[in-house]
Amino acid sequence: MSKSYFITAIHTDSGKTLVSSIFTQALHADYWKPIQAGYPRDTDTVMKFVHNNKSRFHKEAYLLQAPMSPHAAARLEHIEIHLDNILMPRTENTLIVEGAGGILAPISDTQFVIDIAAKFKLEVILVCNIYLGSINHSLLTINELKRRKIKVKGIVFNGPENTETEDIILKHSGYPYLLRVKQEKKITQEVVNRYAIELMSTWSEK
Ligand SMILES: Nc1ncnc2c1ncn2[C@@H]1O[C@H](COP(=O)(O)OP(=O)(O)OP(=O)(O)O)[C@@H](O)[C@H]1O
Ligand SMILES: C[C@H](N)[C@H](N)CCCCCC(=O)O
Ligand SMILES: [Mg+2]
Repeated sequence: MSKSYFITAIHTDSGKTLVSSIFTQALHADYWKPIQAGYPRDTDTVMKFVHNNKSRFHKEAYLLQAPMSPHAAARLEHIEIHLDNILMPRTENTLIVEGAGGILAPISDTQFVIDIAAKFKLEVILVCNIYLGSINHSLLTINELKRRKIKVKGIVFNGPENTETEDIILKHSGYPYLLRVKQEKKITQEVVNRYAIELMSTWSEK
């Protein structure tokens, strides 16, 4: 069975879909967003940026209308999200799985987005943004991942380069640095492909 990775972040709007596009293109992987709350669909965004003849894009387990926390968006539609109803797509390919919001975004009154990674024993790729306050947000997320004994492949920094912020997060986490995505004027297929090539220059499945 090939590897699967869970892309999560310290927040919503952190760049998970952008980073998922980069990893999907780099690894010619399949992509899956188990829970989508609000539009545009992240899957449509990734399909716009990823072009190779191997990647497949799998259907969400829950496609919710409201751009809200998944637990609330589901309640608006009089449904409840159950982890048991979230089944891994059938594929022999590497799979990039994107969360929703941060790791403790609720999917129901009792479970969280990170429980999806735990259920399928997915290795996490953590997107840490660079802004004043993001060290605290990153270390809070990292401490919770450690407490839950979630395996982490490494960190992708997203935002303007700040070595003080990045170094202290890497030091306290002990996680490997994977990539830095700068603030880009516009996200295009070319930008995604450029980062995919950069990622592959140091990537190792081990
Ligand atoms: N480094 C960057 N440069 C330019 N734009 C960026 C960058 N990172 C993210 N964005 C933009 O910020 C917005 C939010 O990013 P994205 O949709 O990837 O967040 P997300 O973490 O996937 O959010 P969600 O929790 O809803 O899935 C998008 O319009 C995206 O293109
Ligand atoms: C709607 C948004 N774009 C994401 N899909 C879901 C964000 C969940 C946030 C939950 C919270 O308040 O932490
Ligand atoms: Mg997204």
